[in-house]
Amino acid sequence: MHGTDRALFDLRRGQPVHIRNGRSAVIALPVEALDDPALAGLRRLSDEHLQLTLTAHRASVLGVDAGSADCVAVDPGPAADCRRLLALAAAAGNPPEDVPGPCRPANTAQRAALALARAGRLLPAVATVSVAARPQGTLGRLIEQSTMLSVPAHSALEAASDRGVRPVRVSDARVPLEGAEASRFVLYRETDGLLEHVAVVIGEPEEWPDPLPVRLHSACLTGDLFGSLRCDCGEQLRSGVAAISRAGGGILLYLAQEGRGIGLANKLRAYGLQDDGLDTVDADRMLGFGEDERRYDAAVAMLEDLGVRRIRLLTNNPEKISALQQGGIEVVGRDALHGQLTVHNRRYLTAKAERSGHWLAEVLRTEAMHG
Ligand SMILES: Nc1nc2c(ncn2[C@@H]2O[C@H](COP(=O)(O)OP(=O)(O)OP(=O)(O)O)[C@@H](O)[C@H]2O)c(=O)[nH]1
Ligand SMILES: [Zn+2]
Repeated sequence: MHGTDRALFDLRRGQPVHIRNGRSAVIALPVEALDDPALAGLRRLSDEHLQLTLTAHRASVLGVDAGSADCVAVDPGPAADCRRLLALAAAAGNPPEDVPGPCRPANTAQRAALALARAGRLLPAVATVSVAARPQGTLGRLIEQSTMLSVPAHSALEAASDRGVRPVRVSDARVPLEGAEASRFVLYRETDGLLEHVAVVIGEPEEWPDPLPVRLHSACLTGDLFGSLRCDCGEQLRSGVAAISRAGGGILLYLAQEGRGIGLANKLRAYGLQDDGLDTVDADRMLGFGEDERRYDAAVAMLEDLGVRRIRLLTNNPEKISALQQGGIEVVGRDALHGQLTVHNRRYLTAKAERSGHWLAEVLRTEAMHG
């Protein structure tokens, strides 16, 4: 697993990684890290055409039939430069210029490369060239000297799908909050070192009500910290803390799931697509993601570590309730948590209600007052 964690960081740094499966292998680079010299360097490593691995979601946006495959490899053509690859990976509107060449289900090494890019919160689009599993010459030397990392595809796939299940308690401190003075922050770090989550423990556990008020709050830098009007997150965060405190204590889990798990870079890309007319769900799809990429294994593990089994959840999102229940947490009730409706977030909240089934009808009935 160690090697694959390092591979993920190398891809994030724009370093190529050798991913092998049996006797075949690919050298992979994320599309968002490509410039033309890097692309030319990648092409020089193989006699075969460079391929672009995309999710089936993205393939369908490009008018490519992915069949039953969840990711595909397409041939962008020998003249494709990095702008064209980026357009194939992320541009909105009609497919850029023309549909890319032959398409087939991605092979195991390409799937592994895509899985690592996703786990690293990169745009899910990877350029690959085929090489030998044990290459000779310069490439062989680079791998031998560990200048280029080589990882088995199956462990990359396993590591990428297994992320987020083992958060470990690292440190904690008293952090009095406005409206919830008796609060402690408990930091958890996932074992691969990539993500950190915080449990905000409010009130005195000996005096906690049963069932315990709990909020799972996914990180939103723009809303939580800067009060962005595009979403309701900042208000939900503050009113969540206040509601838990008023109820006699409980827990807010602040989860490193920026942008519903696609990361801030991709959320900002998605905002650009929303400004071009897409709603929040279609914008994520356009980039190759599903409607919601979040998993709640880390939340379940943190609640277990904190000794919590019976809760009332502060949420409008039915998915959070079922994920916790599936994880063995007893959710005996739900409390709504609404922010203000504004002209800036009306479309976002409407899409959450209509596309993702969030319980927001009540707030959408009010008139937009702000913005
Ligand atoms: N991809 C994407 N993420 C967004 C967008 N707007 C907000 N987010 C993210 O959506 C998440 C919202 O988190 P939460 O408020 O905890 O979750 P929720 O699904 O709305 O559920 P409740 O608030 O519990 O009802 C945060 O991670 C935000 O960063 C958007 O347009 N696109
Ligand atoms: Zn937000």
